[in-house]
Amino acid sequence: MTKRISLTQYLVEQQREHGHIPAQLRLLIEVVARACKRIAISVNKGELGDVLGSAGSENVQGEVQKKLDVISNEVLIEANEWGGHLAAMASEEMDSIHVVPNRYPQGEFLLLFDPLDGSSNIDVNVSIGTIFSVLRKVNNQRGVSEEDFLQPGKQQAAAGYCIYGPQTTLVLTVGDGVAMFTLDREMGSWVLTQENVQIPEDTKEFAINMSNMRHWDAPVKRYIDECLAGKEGPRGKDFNMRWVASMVADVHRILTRGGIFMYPWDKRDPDKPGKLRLLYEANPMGFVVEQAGGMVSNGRQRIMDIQPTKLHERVSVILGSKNEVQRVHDYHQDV
Ligand SMILES: O=P(O)(O)OC[C@H]1O[C@](O)(COP(=O)(O)O)[C@@H](O)[C@@H]1O
Ligand SMILES: [Mg+2]
Ligand SMILES: [Mg+2]
Repeated sequence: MTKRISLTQYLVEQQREHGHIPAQLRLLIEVVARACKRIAISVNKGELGDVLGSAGSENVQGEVQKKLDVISNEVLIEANEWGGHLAAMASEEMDSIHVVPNRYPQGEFLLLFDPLDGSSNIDVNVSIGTIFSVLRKVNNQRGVSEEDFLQPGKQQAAAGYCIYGPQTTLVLTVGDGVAMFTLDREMGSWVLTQENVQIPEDTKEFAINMSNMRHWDAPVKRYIDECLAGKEGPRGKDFNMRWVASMVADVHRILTRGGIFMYPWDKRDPDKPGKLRLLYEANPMGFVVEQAGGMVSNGRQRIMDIQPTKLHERVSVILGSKNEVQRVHDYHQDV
């Protein structure tokens, strides 16, 4: 029988070999993974668990919250606030940060999350997920404020996501490559199923919401036009298109077989840098994709280098197979 490596064993061995996972970070990752298991149970229950449909409220970004957005947010907060590993949390679904209550010890890490990604897919039984990012609280003074969260993505200590699909898979980086763990539902444990995940450098598959085409900027239009021209066009090859509309699922496909994902700035709302959130979506996915040998850009710069100026900041996102992302990035420099 092949030996099964659990998430706990993986983290302990990483610590032993590389020494870069302090005990608080290990606990934090295990607690997030446990919370994801609870969310997975709710997702699986669907209608039977009364978790589908709208919660009848709006989040700080003016988006209608689904019941599962709210449930997942609560699960992550409850699971993480008492362990002594965190100072505070920030979420796409909360107006401001959630500081660990005084009755619990304060830890040295900050946790950020998109509790439920792909909200439009919840009710239609399509893959959705949870995205998380971990920062160190760099300011050693007592207390914690929103400023502590405004760190560029390259400072993340860990990041990852859990995808609730036909399988429930946890994808994790602690800055030393990317590992995937599949949930064994009968045993209730995370089992290491892939290590050193690598995104192929080239691809013939792109992911973008084509309904926004008329609003795109010239470099994005040029890139997609060239893909659509296929064998007869300047690229000399046919491309395929996939768009799940859950970032976790689109990124997971890219980690598995390559591809390029774009949610670029567009002219619908020119003052908005993009749709996706820098701290809860782009940075954690950026860390994972870069650790798997891919590239992540906003068209102008590496996303992980951006200095955030506010908690719910948005950003234009181009990520995936290195050579394709580099091409789109270069097209932006030509204009
Ligand atoms: O519906 P659109 O415009 O195609 O947007 C889809 C994108 O929006 C998102 O659903 C945004 O995330 P949330 O569901 O967490 O708000 C991404 O997962 C996805 O890539
Ligand atoms: Mg999201
Ligand atoms: Mg969300």
